[in-house]
Amino acid sequence: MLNYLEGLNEPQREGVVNTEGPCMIIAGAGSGKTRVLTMRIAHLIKAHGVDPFSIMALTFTNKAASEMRERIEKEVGQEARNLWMGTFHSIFARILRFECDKLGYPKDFTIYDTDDSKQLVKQIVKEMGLDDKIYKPNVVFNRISGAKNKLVSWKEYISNPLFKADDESARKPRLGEIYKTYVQRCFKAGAMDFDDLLFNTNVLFKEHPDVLHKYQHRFRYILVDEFQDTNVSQYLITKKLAGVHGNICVVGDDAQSIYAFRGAEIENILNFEKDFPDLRTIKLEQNYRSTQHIVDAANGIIRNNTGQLPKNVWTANPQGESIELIQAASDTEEGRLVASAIFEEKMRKQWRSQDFAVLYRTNSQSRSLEEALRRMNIKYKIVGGLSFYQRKEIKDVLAYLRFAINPQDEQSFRRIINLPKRGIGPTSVDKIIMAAGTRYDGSIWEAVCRPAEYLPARAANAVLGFKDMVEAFRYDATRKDAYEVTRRVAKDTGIIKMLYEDKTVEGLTRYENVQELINAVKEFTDNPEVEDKSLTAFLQEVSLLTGVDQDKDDDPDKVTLMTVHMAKGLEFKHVFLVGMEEDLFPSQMMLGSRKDLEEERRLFYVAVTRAQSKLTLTFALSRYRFGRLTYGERSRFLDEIGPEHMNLSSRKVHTSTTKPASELSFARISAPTKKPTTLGARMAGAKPHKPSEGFAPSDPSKLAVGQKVEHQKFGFGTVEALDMDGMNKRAKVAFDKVGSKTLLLSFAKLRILD
Ligand SMILES: Nc1ncnc2c1ncn2[C@@H]1O[C@H](COP(=O)(O)OP(=O)(O)OP(=O)(O)O)[C@@H](O)[C@H]1O
Ligand SMILES: [Mg+2]
Repeated sequence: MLNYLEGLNEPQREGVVNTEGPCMIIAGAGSGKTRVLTMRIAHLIKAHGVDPFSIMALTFTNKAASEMRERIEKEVGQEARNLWMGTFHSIFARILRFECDKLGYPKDFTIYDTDDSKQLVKQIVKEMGLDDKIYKPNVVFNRISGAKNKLVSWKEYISNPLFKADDESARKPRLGEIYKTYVQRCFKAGAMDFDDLLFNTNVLFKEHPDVLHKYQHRFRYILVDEFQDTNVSQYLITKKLAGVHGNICVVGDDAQSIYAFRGAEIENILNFEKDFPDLRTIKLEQNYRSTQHIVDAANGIIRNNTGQLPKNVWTANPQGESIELIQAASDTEEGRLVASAIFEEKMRKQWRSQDFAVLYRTNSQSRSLEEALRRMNIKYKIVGGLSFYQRKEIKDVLAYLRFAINPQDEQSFRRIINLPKRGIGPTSVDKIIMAAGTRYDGSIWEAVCRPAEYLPARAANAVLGFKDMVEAFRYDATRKDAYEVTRRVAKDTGIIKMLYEDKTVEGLTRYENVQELINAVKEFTDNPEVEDKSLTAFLQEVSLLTGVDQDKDDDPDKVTLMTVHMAKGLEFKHVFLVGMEEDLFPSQMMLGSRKDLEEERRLFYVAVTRAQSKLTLTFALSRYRFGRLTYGERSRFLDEIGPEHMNLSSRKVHTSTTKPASELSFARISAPTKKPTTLGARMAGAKPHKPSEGFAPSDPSKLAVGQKVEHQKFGFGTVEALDMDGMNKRAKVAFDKVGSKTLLLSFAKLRILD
């Protein structure tokens, strides 16, 4: 048998070897859907000699595509590079590059990102003389995007009385016209936005049957992963492409559909059965990813939804550790408990940072986690986003704060002078900087105070308005604490209002982030250990915290932080899911209807099923929200996990001086399966190495890579790597008897052998 088939169970193999005709696999998390899809492609190439150029595989993220490609390359070699594999957007952008002249676009058409698109909408709204408080660019853009994803052209939009009635009741009767102008302007500029990549592919296939025909013949095999999250536009494209050969294989899980808010249609699963009547459906029921505790808990959770397709997911994996529930007093403590737990588990199980992921419902929750991880010197990366203090809206507010303290700071000045817009364009900004240099001895502040001397009246007035505002901040900064000043800055500049009014998903995220910054400052000023509560002290704290730029470090061994949405399809040995509180998860905004609550529950199911070996859920009894300490209630979702699968943890925050935590880690290395109760019992489980006579530990700073060492318990070994940065200095030692271990040098007694 071909060896890649050996690693598959019977239904999986059926999904791999039956390559002809339509096929659908709707199955629970971790049952090997992605694996089947991957092996099916390998099998097509290897066993059937199919040309990779004629296989199209659509994934949800680029990362998923490259992982799949790598896996296939292992089986079939370099040929794998010729597969048409990627996200819907990337694959169809590629096809449009070849064919767009038929739609009247230049070959090298530009792709507008969301910012470009919104900018254009804004401009159109202005040109049409409309109020941009009613026709907010974000809202208008989202409306256009929604229409395109449902394949509604501007012509259909304008002529459909339903849309008109909708827009009129939303006091936006001219949306259709904006849509039309927007499309025409993009076209004139030779540009497509993200939605156009799918919309125009549909137009292309509809209006140019010869082109459709060509691609229908070229792509003999079409495969789609995460099928439950495709929208109408994506579904139609794949359906059409499969029109000739009919070899289409889709895999997904209705219980993991989490993008309804972006137009994903779970109905595609039901339509698929109608559109391809001779469909082969395959059930996968065995979960290979997770322990029994996790699989059972996940089954219990999803059972609370009414609409899911029935599934029977089981696993032959060991029972594993029960799900750990951590209760924290505050969100700060929650962050610290998670960081300590990661630190301890790494030591105890000899796992790497990359084995851990921390998942949260909203982006702004990353702040307390990032701070805690930085304090413990644990490297992390944020997938699908920036670190908290790198986010635009946070940098904007910080720039105001910095400028209030130091009005010579040109970088901050440039960032904020026209934010929010106050009619000071780039030319005026250059003039201010120039005037500072030539007239006022390099003082930007001086130039800001006397704009009438070198700027035309209108611009000068706007600058004076800015000056008055900043002056008030400066005055406050000398007599009030950091919290008072920050709150005032967020409010008086109009930043918070601007973000609050933007009701899109992105706008809401930015609003929450700024609120979270205010929370951070409040926490700082409320902290009894902090003596100096001034803005200067806070800003210093932030720069110390963010000094080391983790984003640029390309070491792959990092803890992953991300939102649950980003985690779809991935797996980690140990998953932490934080913020399990009412109004946070389930999110406050999703409590309005059963339908929303069920989508939220599917999201919870996705989160839980990312864990392979261990799952830790955490919640905080209090957290700062909108600058105020609020008391939270544990999430209703926690009650959906059977008590037999979960236990309350007694973890403590670990600091570098709490010796027992670390001793525990070493004792457990030797007796990983036992749960020792006392230190004595733990030590009994370990078989100590009999140290040489007169064992005297050496000075750890003398250690070097390649050196032979002796450890009191593990015996002889060679130093493989050293990490001497920060407070948790450690050494990786390859021991002759017990293999590789990472040791904390503050506790491990190592003797250098010369
Ligand atoms: N027959 C098998 N034998 C051993 N391991 C398997 C088998 N099938 C799948 N696995 C492993 O189980 C894990 C889950 O598989 P996979 O990611 O393909 O599941 P999935 O159904 O796509 O999950 P999700 O719904 O989360 O996307 C992977 O680590 C995979 O390698
Ligand atoms: Mg998958």
